[in-house]
Amino acid sequence: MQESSQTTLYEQLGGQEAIDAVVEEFYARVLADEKVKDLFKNTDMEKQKRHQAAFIAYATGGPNRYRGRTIKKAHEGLGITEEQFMAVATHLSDALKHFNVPQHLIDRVIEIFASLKDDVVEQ
Ligand code: HEM
Repeated sequence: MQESSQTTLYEQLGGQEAIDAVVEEFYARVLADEKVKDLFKNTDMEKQKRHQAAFIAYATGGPNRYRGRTIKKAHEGLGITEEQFMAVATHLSDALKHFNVPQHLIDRVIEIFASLKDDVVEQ
């Protein structure tokens, strides 16, 4: 089937259920990574997964159900470094690969992630 330009990235990823599964895998990888896991030590991870899944859905052209803080507010004061940002981007990319998402779609998700870097990185 030909990919229509009308189809959103959200739909091409497989919709909310597929995104929920990717987010689960993504945070398993993040929390296993010594470079970043301590940042989440006071975070309610169930809520975090819900918010991240809603944010990714919205950012990829799906329904706007995200009710969390702005990306800038959510990361303020965490002192996230460029290196930590890159590590987390790699975990997201690997989580998408884990579910056999085609590389051209992974590239588009990572582009969106990278476009928000200035709101996340503080050092
Ligand atoms: C563009 C990239 C990123 C996006 C889109 C993103 C998205 C989000 C979202 C939606 C939340 C929830 C906000 C809320 O519940 O109000 C959040 C919280 C959080 N993010 Fe990110 N994030 C990104 C990068 C990162 C990176 C690179 C790290 C760590 C190295 C990180 C660490 C955290 C932490 C620790 C929280 C929880 C803060 C708390 O418990 O109050 N994020 N992020």
